[in-house]
Amino acid sequence: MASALLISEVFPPRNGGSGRWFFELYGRLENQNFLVAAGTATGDKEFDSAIDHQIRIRRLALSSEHWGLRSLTGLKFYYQSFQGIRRIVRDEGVSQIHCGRCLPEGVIGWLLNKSLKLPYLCFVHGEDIQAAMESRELSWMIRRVFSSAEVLIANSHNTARLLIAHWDVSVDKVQVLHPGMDAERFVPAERDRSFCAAMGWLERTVILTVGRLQRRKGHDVLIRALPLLLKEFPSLHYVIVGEGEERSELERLVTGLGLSDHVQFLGEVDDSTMIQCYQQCHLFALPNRTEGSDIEGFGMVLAEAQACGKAVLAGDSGGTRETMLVGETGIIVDCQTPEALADAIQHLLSDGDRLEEMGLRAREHVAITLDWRVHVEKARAIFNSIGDQ
Ligand SMILES: Nc1nc2c(ncn2[C@@H]2O[C@H](COP(=O)(O)OP(=O)(O)O[C@H]3O[C@H](CO)[C@@H](O)[C@H](O)[C@@H]3O)[C@@H](O)[C@H]2O)c(=O)[nH]1
Repeated sequence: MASALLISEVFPPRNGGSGRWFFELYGRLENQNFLVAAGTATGDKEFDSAIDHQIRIRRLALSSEHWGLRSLTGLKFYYQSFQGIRRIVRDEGVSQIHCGRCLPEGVIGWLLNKSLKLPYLCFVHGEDIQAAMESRELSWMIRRVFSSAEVLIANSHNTARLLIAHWDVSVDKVQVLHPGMDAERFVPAERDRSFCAAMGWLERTVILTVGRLQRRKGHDVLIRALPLLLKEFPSLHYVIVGEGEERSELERLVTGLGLSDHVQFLGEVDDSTMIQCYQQCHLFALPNRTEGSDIEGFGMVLAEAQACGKAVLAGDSGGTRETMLVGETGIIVDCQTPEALADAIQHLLSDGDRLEEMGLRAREHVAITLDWRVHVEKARAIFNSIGDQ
């Protein structure tokens, strides 16, 4: 019988930081019994049947466009999700609930707590609480979630600071658990000429960004920085892995600036192609900036790139600086303007030796501090502290 139930709309095979985090972490917690109530995704049946560790997955229609309780859609969504998950709880003898986000999963946890007295913890990613600050209704709901949760797991010290400073959460309730990467899969590699030739990267200086195409990730700022860099680095090539709502806007920007030969959209790629991209690029950049209230909670892609032996550049917003040794394995840049970003890239690319040294140090740093295996014991202790696992 399962004793802990994780509720997460985002879960592989759907791409997204929180889903990968849970899949990698829970799959490594041996001798614990986890059931996951996950949102549906294309290819989920094949994915679920191929899983070879102890987590078991039940797929539910967990997505709603309206997370508030006031609309009919919102009410219907919470009612149906609550009923579906309550059935799982009863059938499987669940004794504690793990909520993948504050909304909507945290609210479902809170409802289960009120009706069945089940203890719950909630993961907090940073952008979720920032966005909710703009809505009185969502703020009200999140405050309920926080008040009855036994533990709030923050993905960075920055997220923990926001919880304590803006949401009046007591320090004792917050635990920081960084996401990470698999240092055995994300590894440095020699130059692979055939891969680079196939990608059209031979004789090119490649800057890579991996992540959903969202405003806060700042792809547009890097695209605007390219014309400032091309005089000095005419072979510069910006490669974008990932998909998202900003795709057509970014493509328009590239065409408008006449940069079609210098920007390559790869869309969503499988893990092995993505790892090759990390390995074969010259510099990894996540030029994130605060967009409205949207911040980058942590940035697992920065950990993955460093594991592949790359120096990283990240925007100065949210918890990205916690992924690196600032100045030694990566740099933090104010990415509000293309000029500042171009300046920082120019400095990094002009000193190949330093870039290489930073990459070596980056690999060493994340393998010691951010590998999933490092986080397992802390996660186990947190989970054990709230229930009777
Ligand atoms: N294979 C593949 N993987 C992808 C692709 N695009 C993104 N990913 C994977 O999706 C994950 C993205 O994670 P983050 O960089 O952390 O960003 P996020 O999706 O915005 O995640 C949110 O939650 C994380 C965990 O709390 C936070 O780290 C992050 O800042 C943000 O809040 C990474 O593991 C990355 O490898 C793709 O096209 N292909």
